[in-house]
Amino acid sequence: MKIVMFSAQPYDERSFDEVLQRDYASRGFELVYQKAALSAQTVALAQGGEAVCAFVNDQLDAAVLETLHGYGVRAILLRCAGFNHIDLEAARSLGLFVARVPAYSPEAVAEHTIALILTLNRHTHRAYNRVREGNFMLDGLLGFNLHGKTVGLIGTGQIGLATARILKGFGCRVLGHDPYRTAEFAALGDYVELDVLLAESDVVSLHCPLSEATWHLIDAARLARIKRGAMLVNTSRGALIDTHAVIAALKSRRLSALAIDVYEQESQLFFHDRSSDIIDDDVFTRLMTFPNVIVTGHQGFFTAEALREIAETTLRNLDCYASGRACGNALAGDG
Ligand SMILES: NC(=O)c1ccc[n+]([C@@H]2O[C@H](COP(=O)([O-])OP(=O)(O)OC[C@H]3O[C@@H](n4cnc5c(N)ncnc54)[C@H](O)[C@@H]3O)[C@@H](O)[C@H]2O)c1
Repeated sequence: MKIVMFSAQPYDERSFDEVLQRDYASRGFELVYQKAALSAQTVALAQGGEAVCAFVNDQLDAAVLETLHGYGVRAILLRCAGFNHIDLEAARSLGLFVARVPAYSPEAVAEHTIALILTLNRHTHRAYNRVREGNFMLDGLLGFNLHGKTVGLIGTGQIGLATARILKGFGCRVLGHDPYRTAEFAALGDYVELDVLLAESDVVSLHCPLSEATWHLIDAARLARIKRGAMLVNTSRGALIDTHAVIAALKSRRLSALAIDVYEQESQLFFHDRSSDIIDDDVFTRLMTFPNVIVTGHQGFFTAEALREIAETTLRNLDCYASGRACGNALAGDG
């Protein structure tokens, strides 16, 4: 069976080839790697494939799914946790099998979240450049003790919980907001309403999925209720925050700092080398001008452990589909 992988990077090829050869050598799976992201313009690359393997910025709207179905594609393997980028209703009505990797390494994203908080707080990004230029002045690098501060986590699922565990070790007071409450989180922090979390947290970190209900969850109205001088961190999905409103909040000093690993228009930028191009996204370039803003290019997941887990789970999902076994990670078309 031929599987066409879109948005394939060299590290994807390495991790998938390794697991394929180790565990599925006799199964007849042929992986074809395509660097291009999946979109209406690139969908033709899937011709001849029975399955498509897609990542976070691949476009899986109804039109693309219909074209894939027309080519004979019957399975969509998402090699990510989030599934906001696929029209599941369309997939179901076409009878497609869709599966994802629900949790490959919550710790990978949680640890990156903590790295961003610490970097922003202690200005390590600026200190690094200063020292290399022979400037050993500390002015402008003043931070605060994380110990004793309040951190609010919006979403207390796998990544929110892993983040809470680390923050407890720092001696933080942890608040959580989630429509689905768990005893594991309640043992570490206090569940509160969103407005309370925003008003009391020194750091607000987003760990909920993107959906219609959470689109622009952090908008101008919510930013007006956030504690003055709070730090905002988003390692979940770009469209959880209204970037225009966040820029206004940075300019008014309502937010003291911002760290994002995800960005609403990231598909134009992230996972590409744009260093020789003129970037025409004025919102993004405005963000780049703030000394108190850090952007990383969707690398929260990017650890050796997570890459291995992504390859193993994706190929296990494929194997379930190919052998007609029930798949615990299926979102559509199972059985
Ligand atoms: N930066 C990265 O590399 C990276 C990697 C993996 C996942 N992610 C993102 O992280 C998100 C969280 O991942 P996870 O594994 O913890 O998912 P999860 O499903 O385990 O947890 C998500 C939690 O959010 C809660 N939630 C839903 N709506 C909410 C709302 N309106 N307010 C507050 N909470 C709400 C859910 O009840 C759930 O408990 C994913 O949806 C994905 O977008 C980012």
